[in-house]
Amino acid sequence: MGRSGMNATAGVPIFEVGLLFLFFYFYAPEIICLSLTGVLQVANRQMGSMAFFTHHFCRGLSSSAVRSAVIKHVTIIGGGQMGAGIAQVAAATGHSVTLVDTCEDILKKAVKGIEGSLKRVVKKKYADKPEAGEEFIQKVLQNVSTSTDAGSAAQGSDLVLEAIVENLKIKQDLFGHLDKLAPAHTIFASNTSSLPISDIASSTDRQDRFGGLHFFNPVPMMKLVEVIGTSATSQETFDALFNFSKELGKTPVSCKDTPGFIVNRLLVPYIMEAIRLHERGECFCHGSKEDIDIAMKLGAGYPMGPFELSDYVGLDTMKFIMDGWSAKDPDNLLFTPSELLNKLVAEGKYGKKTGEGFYKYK
Ligand SMILES: CCCCCCC[C@H](O)CC(=O)SCCNC(=O)CCNC(=O)[C@H](O)C(C)(C)COP(=O)([O-])OP(=O)([O-])OC[C@H]1O[C@@H](n2cnc3c(N)ncnc32)[C@H](O)[C@@H]1OP(=O)([O-])[O-]
Ligand SMILES: NC(=O)c1ccc[n+]([C@@H]2O[C@H](COP(=O)([O-])OP(=O)(O)OC[C@H]3O[C@@H](n4cnc5c(N)ncnc54)[C@H](O)[C@@H]3O)[C@@H](O)[C@H]2O)c1
Repeated sequence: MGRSGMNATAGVPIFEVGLLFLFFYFYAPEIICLSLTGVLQVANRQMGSMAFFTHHFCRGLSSSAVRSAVIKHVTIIGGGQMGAGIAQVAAATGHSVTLVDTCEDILKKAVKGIEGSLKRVVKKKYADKPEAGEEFIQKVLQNVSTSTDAGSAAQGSDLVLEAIVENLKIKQDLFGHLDKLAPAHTIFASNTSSLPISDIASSTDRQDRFGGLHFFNPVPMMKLVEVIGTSATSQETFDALFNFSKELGKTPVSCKDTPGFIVNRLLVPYIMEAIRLHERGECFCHGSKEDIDIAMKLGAGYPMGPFELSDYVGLDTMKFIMDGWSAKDPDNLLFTPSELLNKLVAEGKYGKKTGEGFYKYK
């Protein structure tokens, strides 16, 4: 048989195959891991719960498995304004996306919102070619599927990105659960506005494959993504998230895992000071929110004033941010809670999404 070690019955060159395996194991382990994960995922669907096996089998290869991770299949959890927006831009740039939320009604609304937003994009981008525009919309929508089962969606994903409610415990519970189900190579990321990424990641055993991807609202229009690495995030994971942001047509900036990263570190105190200014009635014409909005738009060149922007972001999200930060740093005057903000939220006035916040939208 000689050196090639050909198996006489099966006709398989065992020695060459062995060499090939060793080569990929040492130089391109991700190929082995992804192939095995793919095979096991097919088995998963056929045989029920193989996820546990997939997860633990590939774990040994995991630390190097994301060396040059390619993100193609994305699960986005939370189909609200941010999740739907991220799903839209990921699908529009050729990624296959599964959008997950708690019930079908929310998912239907999210897909309708994506379609509406795509129509606005197409109106500009394909102004002279409406048929090509319609074709583009259909193509993008075909890249989006929906699910109420985060666990099974995660099993086929290269990236799981959450955009659910701004609550540490709920985010930790979600990722702790998904960590047991997702393949080893899957990167986890959070779109949190204000929570430490390392705190969210601590509920998993994949802190090296965990980072932050902070998008801005409205996602289809806003060009920035803050990419956050913790002290445990591997360089490979960070690079994969950074490249993914570029693939989405965004401009990524690199951030440390510090409160508010870059933008919200500056934006939160600004918005809260505007609200306090209004509460104190210090401005010239009765300190009206309308005046403050006009002043900041015309005087500082902002596209929206602080009250318009608050209503756009969602007052519930703002309150989650403020409560979290003031609990952590109660003596910091920048994080003093606002009675007005708390009152509006208690009344269910969350801004544009509920029809009323600082302003009325009905
Ligand atoms: C206390 C805590 C506070 C901090 C909270 C932090 C939150 C978070 O973590 C960080 C953030 O996101 S911070 C927030 C960061 N975000 C900001 O700071 C946002 C600041 N605001 C802006 O940049 C602009 O006002 C907008 C771009 C929103 C709208 O543009 P505009 O010129 O004022 O007015 P327009 O007439 O409406 O739209 C014009 C055209 O734009 C297009 N288009 C718009 N929306 C679209 C969509 N969803 N889809 C597709 N396309 C969309 C469309 O072509 C439309 O034309 P159409 O004929 O109407 O279809
Ligand atoms: N609103 C903004 O401007 C903005 C900008 C950047 C980042 N963020 C962050 O993005 C996240 C989402 O914000 P949003 O404004 O899209 O909120 P949203 O209220 O519009 O949407 C949140 C969605 O998550 C769903 N959800 C909640 N818990 C869930 C769970 N366990 N599993 C599946 N789905 C769940 C809700 O049903 C809802 O549809 C927050 O962490 C927020 O801080 C918000």
